[in-house]
Amino acid sequence: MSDLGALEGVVLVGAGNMGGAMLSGWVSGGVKPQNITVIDPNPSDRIKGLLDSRGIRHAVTPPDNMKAKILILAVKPQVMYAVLETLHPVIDEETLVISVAAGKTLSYFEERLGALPMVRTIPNTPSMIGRGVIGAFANERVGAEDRTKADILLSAVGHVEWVGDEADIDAVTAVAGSGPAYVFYLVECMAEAARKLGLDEDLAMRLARETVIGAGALLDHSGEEAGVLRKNVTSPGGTTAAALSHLMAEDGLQPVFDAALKAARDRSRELSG
Ligand SMILES: NC(=O)C1=CN([C@@H]2O[C@H](COP(=O)(O)OP(=O)(O)OC[C@H]3O[C@@H](n4cnc5c(N)ncnc54)[C@H](O)[C@@H]3O)[C@@H](O)[C@H]2O)C=CC1
Ligand SMILES: O=C(O)[C@@H]1CCC=N1
Repeated sequence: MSDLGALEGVVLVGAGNMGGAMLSGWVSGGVKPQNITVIDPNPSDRIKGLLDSRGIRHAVTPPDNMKAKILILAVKPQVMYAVLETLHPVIDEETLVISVAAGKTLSYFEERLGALPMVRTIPNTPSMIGRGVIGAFANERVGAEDRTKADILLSAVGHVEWVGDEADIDAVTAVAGSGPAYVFYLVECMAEAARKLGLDEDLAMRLARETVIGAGALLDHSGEEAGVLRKNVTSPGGTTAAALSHLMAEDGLQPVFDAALKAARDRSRELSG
């Protein structure tokens, strides 16, 4: 068991932003179309096109003529309860369950689906382009083979970090799951500040956007620590130092991020019920 092409009986429940991103990664990574079933009553046109063009089986509700070897749960936490009620026809005691739902704990799933091998994960939207960051925690019923299968599926859409304590998944959600939104908001803030300095709105947005893209690419390609790259920009007594004197002040960005990530972590905990 070493590649996506060897996986069978993969059932994806919910092919929206996250499930759809994972599906795209699996299909382009070589999962055989006949080995995937997608359950979603209302897939987007993009997903419908993918299902049709690849000949992937699509069901509106769980079919009663098959068992999932690997069941991926990618519906909103708010509808998870109702969805789980319908899944008994497609699971047996060997089904490996993988949840991508924010907040929902493994004990929540065990209470509703039984004592199965289960993996709780939290991906992020760069999974759509194979650059996701995915935190994962496995329960004690997940053996080496199931863990490898989960790792193969998750690695197809990004960088996987397995954690040894399920509670850490709430913090992983706060930094990585929600994290892309903070970066996109940073672009919006930089553009707005540039507009206030008198730049044309579109120009301000292009400058902010391309700066964040370029900085991310440099972080990726250089392999340097973020702090080193920051210092490389910061000439003593120069313009960057003037800006960082605000961002790095005692009441600068760090306390804002501390509060923001704590709020996300706490909300993840609340969603578990
Ligand atoms: N969007 C994000 O950045 C992230 C989302 N997640 C988690 O992924 C899960 C899905 O979120 P999104 O993809 O953003 O939501 P979404 O709304 O884009 O997708 C949900 C999909 O579930 C489908 N669905 C609704 N009821 C269904 C049912 N009864 N059976 C099967 N499918 C059903 C919908 O038609 C839709 O395609 C959530 O639990 C969320 O916490 C996790 C990490 C990041
Ligand atoms: O906002 C949310 O709840 C989901 C989970 C992480 C990113 N989006």
